[in-house]
Amino acid sequence: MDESQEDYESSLNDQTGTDMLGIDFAALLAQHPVYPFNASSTSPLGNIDASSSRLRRSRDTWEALRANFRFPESSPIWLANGLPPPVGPDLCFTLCHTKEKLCSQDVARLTDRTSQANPTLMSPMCRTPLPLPFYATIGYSQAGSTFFADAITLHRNIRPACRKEIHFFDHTMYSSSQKYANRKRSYFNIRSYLFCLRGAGMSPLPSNALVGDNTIKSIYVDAWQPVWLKAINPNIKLMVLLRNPVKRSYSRYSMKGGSHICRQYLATDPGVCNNNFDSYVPLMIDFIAKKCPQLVPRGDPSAAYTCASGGAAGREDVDTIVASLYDHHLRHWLNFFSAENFLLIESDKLFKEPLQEINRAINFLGLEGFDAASFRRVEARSKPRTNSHTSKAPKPKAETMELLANFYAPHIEALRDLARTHFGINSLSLEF
Ligand SMILES: Nc1ncnc2c1ncn2[C@@H]1O[C@H](COP(=O)(O)OS(=O)(=O)O)[C@@H](OP(=O)(O)O)[C@H]1O
Repeated sequence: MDESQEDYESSLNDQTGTDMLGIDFAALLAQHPVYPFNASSTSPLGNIDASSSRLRRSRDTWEALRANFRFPESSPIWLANGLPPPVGPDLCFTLCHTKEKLCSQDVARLTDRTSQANPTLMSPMCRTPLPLPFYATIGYSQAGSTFFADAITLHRNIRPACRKEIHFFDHTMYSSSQKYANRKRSYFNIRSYLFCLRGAGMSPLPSNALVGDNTIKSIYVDAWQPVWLKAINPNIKLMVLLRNPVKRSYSRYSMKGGSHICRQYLATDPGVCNNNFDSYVPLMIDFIAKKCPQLVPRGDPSAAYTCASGGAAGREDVDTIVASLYDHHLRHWLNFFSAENFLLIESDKLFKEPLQEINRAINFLGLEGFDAASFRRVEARSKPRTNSHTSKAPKPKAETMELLANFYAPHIEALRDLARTHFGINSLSLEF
């Protein structure tokens, strides 16, 4: 366990009180044209009254949530694997219902954070300012995110968090798997999250240092991610790495060991999957067409969450084929943030022109970029390509890649339209 891990692990022991963070979700949602999600028959919101006594301050907020925002029952957020479903105030679980007792000045500080360039939450217990995320790299896994996170966190004004991906707001914190058992405990309150974000043990955070979160699944794991991030820092700078979806999906599949995905979700007969990408792709495309017909370009953006996460397309597919539907995800996030909050980076450009693209990201954060000499040192210290998942994987057939490319083609076109209209980008290539 490293020093910073110990810090936030031990921080769990001195928590008292059950105050709320005071985030005004009602106001947050009222500002945004949030479409109702496609909730299935019985909504978990039916359980609201059971926990109404705990609502108190957030009653109005909750009513607004109930009126305006319907959760997909299939969201991983409900699939709490052993934890009770997040009903009532627990809906705003990690965010509002921190175990830490916050004094009123803290709440004032937090709610006034829009005016602060580098917002912090002053913790009365640890007596240090805990920084809120200034930026988040929200997507995508298998798009060069390790190299990207390594490179930007080597900038002198950026403090790396305790780990690359914190996964505070996503379903992994609910996972029952051993791997996440400790994290589930560690990250269950916002203070431990902020501790992790702050990184570097107890060493003071320089006043000019920025912190950020590189949980690169955020954009696709569930529809609630932008709500949490918006609540915690409405000015947060969001960076999105976009790789050609065929390459990304193949890389993801190679990383996860696809036969398991195939057997579990597509076929009861393990032989059908034959342990390779070539058999997985046609089965999955067929499966998506049958089970998620609403996953069409320019369709309801919430479909990418409701279809993918709930078993229709299979949980693991969240990370493979459906996760590469960038157009759906971005349109969803644009309901919460304006285009100025985003920086889109093409992975292929990042791989070809790393200095230029990393500096674009650094400048986007308001910092001065690397010069060529210091960037050479960055490259030497970071780990480009070390996490290639495809280099040792069986090569897929050309027709498999073509099938996948055809599946993604209209989505890429929709993404190009979106890049043009919202971001003024006319040259999105996503080359294959
Ligand atoms: N600098 C550079 N140049 C070329 N290619 C690079 C570079 N950095 C990362 N990569 C490729 O990106 C893929 C890994 O992406 P991630 O780091 O996001 O993967 S992970 O989500 O952390 O597992 C992985 O792709 P595949 O090889 O297709 O699996 C890496 O090879």
